[in-house]
Amino acid sequence: MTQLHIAARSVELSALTKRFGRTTAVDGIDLALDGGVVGLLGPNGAGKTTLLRMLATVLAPDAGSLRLLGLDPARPDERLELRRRLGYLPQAPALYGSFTALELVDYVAVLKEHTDRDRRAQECTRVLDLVGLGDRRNSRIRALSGGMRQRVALAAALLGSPDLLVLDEPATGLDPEQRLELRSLLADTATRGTVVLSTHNTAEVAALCQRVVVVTAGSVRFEGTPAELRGLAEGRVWESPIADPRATRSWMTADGAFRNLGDLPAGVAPSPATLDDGYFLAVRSGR
Ligand SMILES: Nc1ncnc2c1ncn2[C@@H]1O[C@H](COP(=O)(O)OP(=O)(O)OP(=O)(O)O)[C@@H](O)[C@H]1O
Repeated sequence: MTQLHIAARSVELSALTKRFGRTTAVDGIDLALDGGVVGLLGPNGAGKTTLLRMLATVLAPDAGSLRLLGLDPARPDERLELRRRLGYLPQAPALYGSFTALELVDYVAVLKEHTDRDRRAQECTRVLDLVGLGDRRNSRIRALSGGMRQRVALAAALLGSPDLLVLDEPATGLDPEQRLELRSLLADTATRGTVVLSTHNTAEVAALCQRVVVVTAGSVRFEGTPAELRGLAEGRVWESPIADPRATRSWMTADGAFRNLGDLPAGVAPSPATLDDGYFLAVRSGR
């Protein structure tokens, strides 16, 4: 008889919940992700960082369960293995200013138990080269620009080619060229594992993500491909010289015309929808 192997998903969340006092930051999220780059979109305070911190095992849920790479982070033995196979870039990484870029990355490598000294040195050099900081490896963190510091933290997250890479607004502070580099770096990582990132930039999602999850008030409002998110707004967008009062939302565009979102009025021709339009609709559906 053929043995049926069902591979563990990279991320499996069931009724995942996290509260801070009276605030429910993550409110019973069910989600299964496996492979590729997944973009997490949502307004300020939606719960993205809280969710990512739980995926990175730095925060434990109050209720519900999560399995990451088939492992249970609540179990100390499984958590250790998981942390070796996980990379995390926090939202505002606190870096020791007096360390050099190399010392900082090496320190994280030690914490991740890369015990072989020579291999650790090679790995640190590799990840610093990957983020384009090979020539600044001996610069002190405090002497680096904001974007370079972000790249040092990214290098630390890439140590050991993680199977699950969790990135909180990774493009913050990067210039356009560095953003392009980041995209190819993450696309490459996603060929071997799963990348989950938060962003406020729908263009980033369109360029990089195979899947997108829209979160508001701690709940998932949409999960699907970027094309499906855009599709939500297809036939629900139109332009006009002044804001149309029939729209649920209107805003002025760069050319001075108004873009309207809502039920298309009779006799009005729809405009092609964008990912932003789909995002606005997904966010509003939760209100
Ligand atoms: N450590 C904490 N203590 C108390 N409240 C918190 C804490 N962390 C988050 N919160 C609250 O939980 C909610 C979700 O916050 P979170 O940082 O996860 O949102 P976010 O989607 O990442 O926001 P942003 O886009 O602004 O980064 C917010 O209401 C926030 O104030």
